[in-house]
Order: sequence, then structure tokens, then C-alpha cells
Amino acid sequence: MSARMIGVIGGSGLYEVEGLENAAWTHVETPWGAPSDEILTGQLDGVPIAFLPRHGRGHPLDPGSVPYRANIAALKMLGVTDVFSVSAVGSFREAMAPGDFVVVDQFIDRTKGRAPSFFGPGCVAHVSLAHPTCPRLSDAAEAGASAAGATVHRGGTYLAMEGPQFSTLAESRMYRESWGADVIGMTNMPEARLAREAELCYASVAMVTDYDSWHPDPGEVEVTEILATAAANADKARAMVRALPELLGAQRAACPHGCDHALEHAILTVPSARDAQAVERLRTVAGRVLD
Ligand SMILES: CSC[C@H]1O[C@H](OP(=O)(O)O)[C@H](O)[C@@H]1O
Ligand SMILES: Nc1ncnc2[nH]cnc12
Repeated sequence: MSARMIGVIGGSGLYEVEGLENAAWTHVETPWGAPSDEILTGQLDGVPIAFLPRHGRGHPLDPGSVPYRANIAALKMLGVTDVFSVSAVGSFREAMAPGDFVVVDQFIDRTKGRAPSFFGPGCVAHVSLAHPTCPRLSDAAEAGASAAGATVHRGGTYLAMEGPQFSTLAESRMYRESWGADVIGMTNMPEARLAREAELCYASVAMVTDYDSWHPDPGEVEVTEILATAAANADKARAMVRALPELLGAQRAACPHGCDHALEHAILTVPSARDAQAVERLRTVAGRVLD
């Protein structure tokens, strides 16, 4: 067993959490720059917790400008072991209605030009991403969201689009009918990839805010509708976060799904061929396998 620290990345409509003991906003600098904002640290029920608003307080960052590598690296550097990502999404399924929560388990990545990896020239690694979310954390997310009174759907495929514009009607129909996506958003990729590379357990809680553009009613996505639904959901999201420490506990057994050992056999570059600067940067997220 080892000490647990819960990380929460808050999406559109969730810019802070309440009730933390010893709450403090902390600046963290990483080899990949500064994260989206300062990180709110403290304890809930005796469990250390770190909260990061993905778009920054006041929402200055669009989905393509979010510093995904710095965000994940900063959480790792603070000692976070388990990451809950909270996001606003459009729904491709009638049954996943605005206001519902979906505990996502798969992704389709349609983002463009975002740095997808901590690794690269000088230190090459290939981690498995067949199962990009952690079932143990997803169990806790599902239980926490249910306890918060949300209607929760367990499992779903999140299509990550580049944005910032919403999808065309043709894209929306294709993602829904041909690609089998269940929800759509703009931020869970490369976030989930990077969490895996940093050996962090990662669960994604998607809060449905709209039916994207495939649905005849209303037939268009309006950001005002999204923000109104996200604001109405924010209390449930905060209640879910408050439930997590008790559900998970302060001590953590190794992940039965191997998230915390994802890099075990992933680094291909032999020590003698590694770039010293790349390795120095990587120590913050992959020190376990580099030291
Ligand atoms: C506010 S509308 C679009 C915006 O909302 C979602 O943000 P997040 O995933 O951080 O909750 C979506 O991905 C877009 O960034
Ligand atoms: N319909 C939608 N498309 C992309 N991102 C979203 N976030 C919330 N609703 C969305």
C-alpha cells in the first residue's frame, strides 16, 4: 500500500471545488511549462486532493491551447496518483440526456496538432492504450456520481474533436451512426494519453450538456445552453468529488489494471542512446523507470 492523492481536472463550468481543509492555490512549473492555472490543494476526509481547472479560472484557454502536458506533469509532480477528469460533452444517444453523467471508457481522437506525448526524440516510448481509462477509478466515479444524485451511464465512447467550433451536421451524424461514438468533447485527448504515460490512473466523467447537432431538437449547439446545463450540473460534480475520498481511502494498493506500471516495458531507447536533456525532463513523469 502507498499514499493516495486524488487529482481532479475540472472542465467547462467547474472551476473550483469547495470544502477542502488547508486549501491553497499553488503555482507549479513543469519542464513543459505552467499548467492551465494554479492548482488548488488541500485535504478531503484526510485524503490529499489537487484540483486544476482545465481552461483556467475565468476560462481563458480554448481546448487547443490547454497545456495538456504541463497539466498532467504538474499533477504528477504534486504526488497525484489518481486523476478524475470532469468534462462537458454533447450526446449522440437519446438515452444519454442533458444532465446525465457518462463514465467514459473509450476515446476516438480527432484532435489535430496537439502534443500527444511526453516522449519523443532522445527517449522513445510506446505505452498501451487499448483500455485508456482505469476501471477501479471508474467504479469510484460511478458510485460517487450516483451518490450525488446523478443519472449515471457506465461506459461510453468519447469522440475528442479539435474545435473550437462545434461539429457540422454531417460530422455529427457520421460520429454517431458510422463511428459509434456516444459523446463528444474537445479535451479528453491528449489528456488521457498523457495520464497513461505518466502512470496515473485516469477516469473520465462526462456531463452531458446538449445533443450536439444531429438531434432535430434543437438541431444546433448553443454555448449558452451548454453553460447553463454545466452550471446546473456543477453541484452534482462537486458532490461527486466530495464522495471520492471516502470511496477510495487514503491508502492505495497497486492498480490491478496496471495503469501505474504502464511504462514498465515501454521505453525503447537504450540508456546509452538517450538524450540527457530529454531524460531530465522526463524524470518528472517517468522517474520510476528512468532512475
Ligand atoms: C463550453 S462549450 C465547449 C467546451 O466545453 C467542453 O470543455 P471541457 O471538456 O473542458 O469540459 C468542450 O470540450 C469544450 O472545450
Ligand atoms: N456538442 C459538443 N461538442 C463538443 N464539445 C462539447 N462540449 C459540450 N458539448 C459539446
